[in-house]
Amino acid sequence: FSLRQNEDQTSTAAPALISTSTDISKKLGADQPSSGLLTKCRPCTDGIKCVPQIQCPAHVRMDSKQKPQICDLPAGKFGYCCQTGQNHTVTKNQDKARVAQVDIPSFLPPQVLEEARLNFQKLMHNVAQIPVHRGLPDFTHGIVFHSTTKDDIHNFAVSNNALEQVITTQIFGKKEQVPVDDFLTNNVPIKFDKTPLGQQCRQPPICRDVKSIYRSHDGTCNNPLPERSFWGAAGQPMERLLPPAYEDGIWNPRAHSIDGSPLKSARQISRILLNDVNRPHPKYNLLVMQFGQLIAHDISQTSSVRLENGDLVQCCSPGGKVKLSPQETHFACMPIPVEPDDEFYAAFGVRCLNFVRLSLVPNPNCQLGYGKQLSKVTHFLDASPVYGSSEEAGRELRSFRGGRLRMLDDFGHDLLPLTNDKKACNTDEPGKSCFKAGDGRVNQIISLITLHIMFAREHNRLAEALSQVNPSATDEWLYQEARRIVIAELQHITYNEFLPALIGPQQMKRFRLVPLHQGYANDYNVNVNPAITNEFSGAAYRMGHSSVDGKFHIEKAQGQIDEVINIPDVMFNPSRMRKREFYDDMLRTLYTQPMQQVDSSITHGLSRFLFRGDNPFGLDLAAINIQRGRDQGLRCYNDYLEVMGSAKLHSFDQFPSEIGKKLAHVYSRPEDIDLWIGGLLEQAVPDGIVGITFAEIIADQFARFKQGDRYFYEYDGKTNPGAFSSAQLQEIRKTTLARLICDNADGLTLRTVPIAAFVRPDFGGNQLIGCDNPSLPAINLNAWRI
Ligand code: HEM
Ligand SMILES: [Ca+2]
Repeated sequence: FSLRQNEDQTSTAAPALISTSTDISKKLGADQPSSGLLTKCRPCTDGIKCVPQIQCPAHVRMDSKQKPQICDLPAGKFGYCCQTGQNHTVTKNQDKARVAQVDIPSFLPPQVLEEARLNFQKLMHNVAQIPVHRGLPDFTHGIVFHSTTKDDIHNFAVSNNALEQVITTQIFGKKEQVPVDDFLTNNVPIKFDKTPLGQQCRQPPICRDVKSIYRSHDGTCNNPLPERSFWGAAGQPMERLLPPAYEDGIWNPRAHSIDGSPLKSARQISRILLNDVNRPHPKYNLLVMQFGQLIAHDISQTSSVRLENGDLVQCCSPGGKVKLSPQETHFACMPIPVEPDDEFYAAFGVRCLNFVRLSLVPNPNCQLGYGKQLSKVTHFLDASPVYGSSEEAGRELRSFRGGRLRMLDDFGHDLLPLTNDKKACNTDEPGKSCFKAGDGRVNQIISLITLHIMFAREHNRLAEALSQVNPSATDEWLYQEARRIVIAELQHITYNEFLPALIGPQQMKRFRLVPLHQGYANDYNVNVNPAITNEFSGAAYRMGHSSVDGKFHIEKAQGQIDEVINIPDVMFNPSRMRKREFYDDMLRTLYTQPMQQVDSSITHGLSRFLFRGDNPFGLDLAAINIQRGRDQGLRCYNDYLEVMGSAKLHSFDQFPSEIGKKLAHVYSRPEDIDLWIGGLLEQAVPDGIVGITFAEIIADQFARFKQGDRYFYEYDGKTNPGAFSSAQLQEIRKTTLARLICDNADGLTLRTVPIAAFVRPDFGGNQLIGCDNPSLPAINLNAWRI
């Protein structure tokens, strides 16, 4: 399904969301409004960059006369000469702010603090302590997806502090009648710092060595300015493109249509709109899906609110029969109702799906404001699934010999080490061994484990080769250099092969994401916060869930299917990996089997049977995604069309009729459509996989990772204290995913690869070639000789 075609090929807009380039130029006063052809705009003044509109999000809150000057971007598009930067709040419109705050006290009255404290205590204690039981899909979801065991105690304290701050802010807002908009735009300049609630406000770490050659494991000290040394580090808040859609401006999720009626249940939207249809992608294979998930885990992991004893929160009665009574319900509960006529869950008597809200972190500047979600892993694209997101996690993975990572030698082939964490696979079954990696979600699906193994093997292969070039090198040097190269390889594959496939060549150019062929890039910007945006992790990048196929067709010989695996059977069940040929077989399957198109279809493996284990039914990931978007305060789809410069939707008739009808059934108004849903319904951008809205949100995110990461592999010594020499960088640029697959295969059933590894080998001109083919050059490590 796709939105109706738009004839204007030059527009950045989604089809049918008409906003032509010339329209914009007329509206905003380009130099020479013209005859309908593209107009040439004035260049931005010195020091100001021309950026796509989504990278200048404050413009949506400006009056039209205040909007920034438009300018030309590569690929024939317009952008803005942006002065507000990535800050989504407007600073220009000060008059409004002053009027709004006329009567607000400039400090936090002690009685508000006291009332909030009592309220919070009550909320924490007066809830039913009904933990989620082991063995249930919910348990796996809560434990593995939203926690990393080690630092839970610390996170718990921080999260409680942030929740109490939010509750205090809510009480203050109500008492003082602060306009919702003032919270949304961070316009309440009152601080917690001199109150007991200020304890957890962030103290910047002392970065002993901002010139460190190697990036830290936890992401601290990347930005050289002391007050920004936390930017992008593990545990830090996510950013936003637009202010949150909280109904009270603080933390209450969007629950109503713009016409005031309640929004429909996320499960109802999922089951009516998103069916399970087999639509193989004509060009791309499942490696896109799998590599995509690996980097999702590199850059984002949220955490959910817990009971006081650290257990998971349950919002439904046993078996999901009903939602708990208000007296028993934890304040972080947002259970998903299931209708009695649900074609799947009704058979099991399920009327309630558990859903617990994400935990929060205090505002970094200690100011009263809306709830801020965090990522537990380093936001940077830094191979944290391989090396962990803390120094301690990193050490646990090392062998401290020859720079190598610990591996399990499984009869001569290297697998990841086994974990002794009983919760890692949600089972006590003896012999069901699960793996340990830098990311706790590694066992989630067996194809993900395959890529984890591939990168860990690559690290050890490089460490070994580096020691051949430098026989006297220490373990530390070998480890750090191999890590630096693996991170560079991961970044190069992402920007050179993966992103162009995902978001299309035009977005690559407009957002300046194309890697150079030679020389150093010069895009570092000390003002860019590399943090993940809520829009990216809560919606746009979850496009990957639509690309998952419910089955793996494992082929032994070409065209000969050996085994068909249903994906719920290989979630948290990696035992097949111990079979001698499985690693090779799985990799071959990933590059041979098509990915599913990103559209309104989601496999039942995810929307009915997620983490089923031994249970007859599982969770619905699609419903979780919709609910998560509301939990994270994502605004409706229309608002993101606006921030891109596209026209908003005003009628369900703008969709193909069948989809339009379904939408009208689950939404009162087009203005209510959730971002994840709206994005999935768009037609893919030219030569890309996702529609324009997701493409822009993803492009913006990867621009942040490039401009906001001092250690990005393409930067020279002026920016990056650990820069590669130009000879080394030229070697890194030879990296391809195909080469990586070949170099780390067992060579049992895999001896060939498609040269463009993300493209199906049956797609014209991309047939399989031998791993020894000279068109797959290897990195020459002589450039690392010291
Ligand atoms: C077998 C495949 C997959 C399964 C079973 C799976 C499952 C999940 C689950 C359970 C969550 C947490 C949902 C929540 O509570 O909000 C999640 C989050 C997420 N997934 Fe997937 N996923 C899969 C593949 C993918 C792929 C292919 C991508 C992207 C290309 C992706 C991107 C994400 C992102 C960005 C998040 C949010 C992470 C966070 O910030 O916590 N996933 N996924
Ligand atoms: Ca990371």
